[in-house]
Amino acid sequence: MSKESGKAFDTRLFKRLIAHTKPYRITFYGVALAAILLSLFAVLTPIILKQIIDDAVKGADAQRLLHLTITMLVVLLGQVLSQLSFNYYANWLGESVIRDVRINLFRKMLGFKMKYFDNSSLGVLVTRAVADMQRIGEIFSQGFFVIVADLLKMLVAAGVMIYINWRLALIVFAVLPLILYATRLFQKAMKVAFTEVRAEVSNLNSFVQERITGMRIVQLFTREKIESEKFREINEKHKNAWLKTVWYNSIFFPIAEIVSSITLGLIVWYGGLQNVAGITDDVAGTVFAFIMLIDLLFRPLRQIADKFNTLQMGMVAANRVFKILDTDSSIDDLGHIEKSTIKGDITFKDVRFGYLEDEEVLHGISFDVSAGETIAIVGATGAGKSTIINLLNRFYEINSGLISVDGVDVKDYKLASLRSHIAVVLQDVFLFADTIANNISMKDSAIGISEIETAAKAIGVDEFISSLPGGYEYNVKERGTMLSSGQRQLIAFLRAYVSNPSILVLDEATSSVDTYSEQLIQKATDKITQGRTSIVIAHRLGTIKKADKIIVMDAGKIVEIGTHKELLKKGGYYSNLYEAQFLAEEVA
Ligand SMILES: Nc1ncnc2c1ncn2[C@@H]1O[C@H](COP(=O)(O)OP(=O)(O)OP(=O)(O)O)[C@@H](O)[C@H]1O
Repeated sequence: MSKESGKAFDTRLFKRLIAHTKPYRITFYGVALAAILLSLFAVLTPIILKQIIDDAVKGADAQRLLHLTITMLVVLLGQVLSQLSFNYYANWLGESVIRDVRINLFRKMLGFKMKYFDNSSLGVLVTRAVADMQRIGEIFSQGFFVIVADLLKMLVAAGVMIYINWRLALIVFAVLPLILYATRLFQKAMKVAFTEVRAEVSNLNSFVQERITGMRIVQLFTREKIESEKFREINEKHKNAWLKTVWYNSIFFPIAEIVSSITLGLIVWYGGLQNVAGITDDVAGTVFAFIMLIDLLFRPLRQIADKFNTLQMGMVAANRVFKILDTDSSIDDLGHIEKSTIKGDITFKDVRFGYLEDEEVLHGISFDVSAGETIAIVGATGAGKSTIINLLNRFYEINSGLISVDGVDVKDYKLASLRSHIAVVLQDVFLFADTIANNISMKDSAIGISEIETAAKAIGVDEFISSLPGGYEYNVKERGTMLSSGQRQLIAFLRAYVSNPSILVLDEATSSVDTYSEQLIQKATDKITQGRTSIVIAHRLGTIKKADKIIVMDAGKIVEIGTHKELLKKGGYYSNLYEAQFLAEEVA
C-alpha cells in the first residue's frame, strides 16, 4: 500500500488504536458479542430449514412443522436484532474513537509552535483532521469487526457443512483454493487501482483548492481556458483510474458467481448420486442447507479483500495521525509567573534569531522601551521588523540573548499570562467567519456588547460598524472577505482595544486605503496607543513622527535609534529613508 504503513498489518499501531476504545469497553464487547451471535444465527437458518424439509414436511408432522417455523422466526428475529446492534454500535464505536482522536489532534495542533505550521502544508493538516479520521473510523465500522464477524461466520458454516454431510463439504472445500486465489488476485489489482484513484482524488483536490484561492490571478491573467483544459486532463485521469476499479469488479464478481454456481451444481449432482446409492435419504434438505451455507462461506470470502483494504487504509491513516500526535513541537510553557497587571517595560538584549537553523535573521538586537512609550520600527522590506514582534509574544524561540517584560524573561511567564497582556494587530487581519461582535470579543464572555460599543465609540469606529447591515451582528463570512482591508484593520484595532492590553503591537498596513478610512485608522491608532507601551511597525509618517523613539533596521540589525528630529539631524540611514519614502507624503 503506502510506504508509510511498512508492513501489511502493524500490531503495535493496532494496539494503540484499540486502546482508544478503552472508555467504551462495554460497547466494544457488545459489538464482539453481536458478531458471534450474528454468525450463530446465520448458520441456524439453514439447519432449521433442513429439518423443516427433511423431518416435518417429508414426515408430514404438522406439530413439528409449527415448532420449527416458530423457532425459525425467533432465529430470524435474533439475526435482525444482532445485525442491527452490530451495525449501529460498530459505527458508534468508530465515530466515538474518531471524535476523541480528532479532539486530541486539534488540541495538539493548537499548542504547536509557529515553526511547525511554517513547515506544514495546510491541505495535509486538513486531510489529517478530516478525511484520515474518517478512514480510522472505518476500521471499526467496516474493517476489523466485520472481518472478525465474517471469519466466524465462515468457520461456523464450514463446521456445520462437515457435520451435515462431510462428503459434500469436501466438494465445497475443494473449490475454496480457486476462490481464494481469485480473491487474492482481485485484492492485489484493486490495491493498485485504489492507490491510483486516491492519487487522482488528491490531485483534483489540490487543483480545485488552489484555483479557487487564486481565482483573481486566474481571471486577471485570463487563464480560464488553460486552467479548464488542465482540469479536463486531471478529470480524465481520475475517470480512468475509477474505471479500472469498476473493470476489476466487473470481472471478479461474475467469475466468483460462476464458481459458486458450479459448486452448487456439483453439490446437487453428488447429493443426488448419494441418494441413488442409498448413502443418504435426506438429500433435499441437505442440498437446500448447502445452498445457503455455501453463500455464507463464499460471500464474505469475496468481500473480505475489500474489508482488508479498508482496514489497511485505516491503519495508514492512523499512522499518519499518530505521527502528528507524537510530534514534539509544542511551545515550551514552563514559566510560572502570572501577573494580573504589568507596567509594560520591554527590553531586547543582544537577541539573535533565525527561522531556519543555519540562517540568522536578527543579528544581536538590543533596545529598551519604557512603559507607556510608543516606538516605531522602520526599515526596508525583509529587514526583520515583523520578526521582532513575532518574538515578543513567543511565536518563535530566540537563539540567544534576552527578551524581558517588566524585567522578567518572557520565558518565565506563563505563556497565557504573557500573551494576555500583549495585543497584536497585524497587517493582514484575520477574521473568523462569524459576527463582528464575536470577532471583536473573541468569544470572551467578559466582553459584552455594551463594552464593545463603548470601545468602538472611543476609538471612532462605531459609526462605520453601525452602518453595516445588522451592525455588530453582521457576519463577515469566511476570512472577512465581505469587508475592505481598511475596515478589517479597524475591527482588529477594536479587538485589541477591548482586551485592554498593557502592550500593543501594531503592524501598520502598507496598502493604501481611502481618505475616510485613513482618517479613521489614524484616529484609532492614536487612541489605542495612548497610555500603553506600543511597538509599531510604522509605514505612515504621522505615526513615525509621533513616536517617542524610532528604531531603524537594516538586514537584521538596528542601525539607528532616536526621535524623528534627532535622526533627521544625523543625516544617516533614516534621513535617506525619509527622503526616499516619506517626503512626498509630507509634501502631499
Ligand atoms: N516564517 C518564516 N520562515 C522563514 N523565514 C522567514 C519567515 N518569516 C520571515 N522570514 C525571513 O526573515 C527575514 C525578515 O523578515 P521580516 O518579515 O521580519 O521582515 P520585515 O522587515 O518585517 O519585512 P516587511 O516589511 O516586508 O514585512 C526575511 O529574510 C524573511 O524572508
